[in-house]
Formats: sequence, structure tokens, C-alpha cells
Amino acid sequence: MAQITLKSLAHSYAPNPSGPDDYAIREMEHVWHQGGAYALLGPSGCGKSTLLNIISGLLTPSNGQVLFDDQVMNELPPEERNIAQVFQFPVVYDTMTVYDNLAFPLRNVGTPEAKVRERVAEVADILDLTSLLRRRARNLTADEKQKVSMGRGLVRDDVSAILFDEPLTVIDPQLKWKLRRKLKEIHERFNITMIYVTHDQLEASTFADKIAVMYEGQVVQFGTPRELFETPAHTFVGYFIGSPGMNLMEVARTDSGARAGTVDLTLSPALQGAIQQARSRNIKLGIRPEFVEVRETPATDAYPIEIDSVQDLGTYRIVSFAFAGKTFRARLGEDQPLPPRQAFVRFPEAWLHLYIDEFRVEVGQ
Ligand SMILES: Nc1ncnc2c1ncn2[C@@H]1O[C@H](COP(=O)(O)OP(=O)(O)OP(=O)(O)O)[C@@H](O)[C@H]1O
Repeated sequence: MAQITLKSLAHSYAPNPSGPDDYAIREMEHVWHQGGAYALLGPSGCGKSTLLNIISGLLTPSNGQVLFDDQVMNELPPEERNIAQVFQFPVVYDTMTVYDNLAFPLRNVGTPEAKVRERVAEVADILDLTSLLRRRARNLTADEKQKVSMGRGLVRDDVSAILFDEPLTVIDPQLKWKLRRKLKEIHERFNITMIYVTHDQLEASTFADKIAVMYEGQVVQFGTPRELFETPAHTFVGYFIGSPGMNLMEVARTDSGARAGTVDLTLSPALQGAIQQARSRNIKLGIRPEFVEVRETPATDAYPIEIDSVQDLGTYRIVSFAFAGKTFRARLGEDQPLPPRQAFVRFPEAWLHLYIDEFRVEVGQ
């Protein structure tokens, strides 16, 4: 078991990279603590698999180091890294029985048969594979094969970490939920560092205590699901996490304050000051739909709006309206009254975040 540190790590698939765009992983520092349940979340092509393959040793990074505790791993091949990896598609030996498939990683490192029996029984029990142990893997369904694949990843309790690369892709939706819970249970029981790659925010937050959100080869935020929701550190986190994502307005400085589109904004002196001091012109304000206040009556810091549509989603409603040239959304609970078509909107500053060059800036009081 180990802490995994990525030190000044970067990777380019191009032989002669000439700029940041040539890097699949842009220079990063990152620590995965021993025993943590982590998710690596991001859209297709952001570099998740590249990062996982660098940790497991399938890929050598072009820059920087991978350390397990204090030991540099760069030169070690995958088999000497003591890492278990579960891939998107099942990796099983078709001609072997389920038992022998599960036993394989243990026998490979010379584990005594008594211990093999004990571990295989334990893992088979957790994954509901006990009744299939004598079956040949070739006769299993895709779901069952992937469970065997996961079992092979989980069977050794002496690995430094287990890496999961979208392991539930081929799994039936109903079983997915169950397996996610199982993985969490296994993590709690065995206390092994687990890194779970996914592009699905729900999957990431059910499994992980902390999520690293990746965007264009960078980890733009590493935080708990709650931190990602309440305090997105990057506009991409605001957009990618949540349903619907964060509302963002482009802000321009004016002599007297700040403007979004044609709307002069009423902001606190602290927020106005931070906007005035920004060195960049790429200034945005963001607020999640959950915190937007749509009201019937005016207020000094409320802006008149016209509601375009209301979508009823059972336990909540999404109200859409145009603001500063963009479509904004407010999420109303079923107990909140529906505002009239001509309404007012407030953006409470406790939930209004300032982004300069897409990264969040803390605003003082
Ligand atoms: N073997 C390769 N050679 C060249 N470029 C590659 C290679 N593998 C990945 N890339 C590029 O590196 C970037 C990151 O890809 P990577 O597969 O790591 O992303 P990902 O987040 O895992 O995406 P997905 O979820 O689609 O697998 C992409 O631009 C991809 O096209």
C-alpha cells in the first residue's frame, strides 16, 4: 500500500512538443494519499487514461516523476509496481474457470493455496460470483465477465493501489448501481488506495471521497463532491458538475462598476473591487441554478427578467430566462411557488463566484 505522488508530471504523445496543446497531460503536481477512495472525472479526451497508464507503468511520462511513497517508479515495468488495474472491457482467461481466473493474480506471486482459497471465496462472495466459481469464463455473460475482471483486481490485498478505468461501461444499468456500492464497501473493508476513472459525475460521487476533475490535461480541482458543487474552482467544474451546470456571465469593467451584456450589476464593494483589480479581461461571474433566486417583487439587487420556460422534473422545476444575452437557469424545489412570467432575479453573493481566466478568485469581505 502506498501514497502516490505525481511530481512535475507531464506527457506528450508528440515526439517534439512545441506548446501546451501538444501535451495530453500538462505539468501537474498531485498526491493520492494511502487508503483514499478517489475518482478521476472528466470528459472524453481530457487525459484520464493517459494519467492512469502512467501510474500503472504502461506508459512512461515525458516529464516528471511518479513516486510510490518515497520510491521513484518511472523505470519500473508494470509488473514490478504492484498495481492492480481493471479496464473498461473484461480481461479474463476464457478457458479457465472463474475460480482459476480469480486465483491467477495470487498464484502469480506465489501465494499459498490455503490463502488463495480464502481470498477467492471472500471476493467471490462480495461480487456474487460464488455460484459461478466452477464455470468456464467463456460461458459467462458480459456482466459476469466484468465482475470476474474486477475480482481479479481486488483479490490481492498487498497491492499499492487499484486503478479502475471506467469499469462499469459494459455493465447493465441496474447492476451498475449495485456494483458501485460494492466497490465502496470493498474499499471500506480493505483500505486500499483506489483511483476510479469515469466521465460520469454520479458514478464519481457515489464511489469517491475526493474527486480530481480533469480538463484539457490538467487537474482543475481536487475536492469532495460537496466542494465541487458549492465552490467550483474552475468554470469547467461549474459547467460539468451539477444538473444543469452553473450559470456563467461574462463581465466587463465599467468606470463605475461592472456590466454583464447590457445589465449594470449591483455588487458588493468587495466584489466590485476584485473585478476592478483583475489584470485579465476574461472575467466571469458564476452561480449554480440551485442558488439563483427568482422572485415576484423588485429589490435593489434584483434584475427584471422574463421567464421563457418552466420544466417540471417531478421533485424540482427548472426555470429558464435570458440574462445578459445568455440562457440562465434557476432550480426551484417543488415547494417553492412558480414566479410570474415577468419576474426579478437575484444572485445572492454568498453563492456568486468570481472567475478570472476561468479560475476562481477568492473575494475578501
Ligand atoms: N497513443 C496515443 N497516441 C497519440 N495521442 C493519444 C494516444 N492516446 C491518447 N492520445 C490523445 O491524448 C489525449 C488524452 O487521451 P486519453 O485517452 O488519456 O483521454 P481520456 O480522458 O481517457 O478519454 P476517453 O475517456 O475517451 O478514453 C487525447 O487528445 C487523445 O487523442
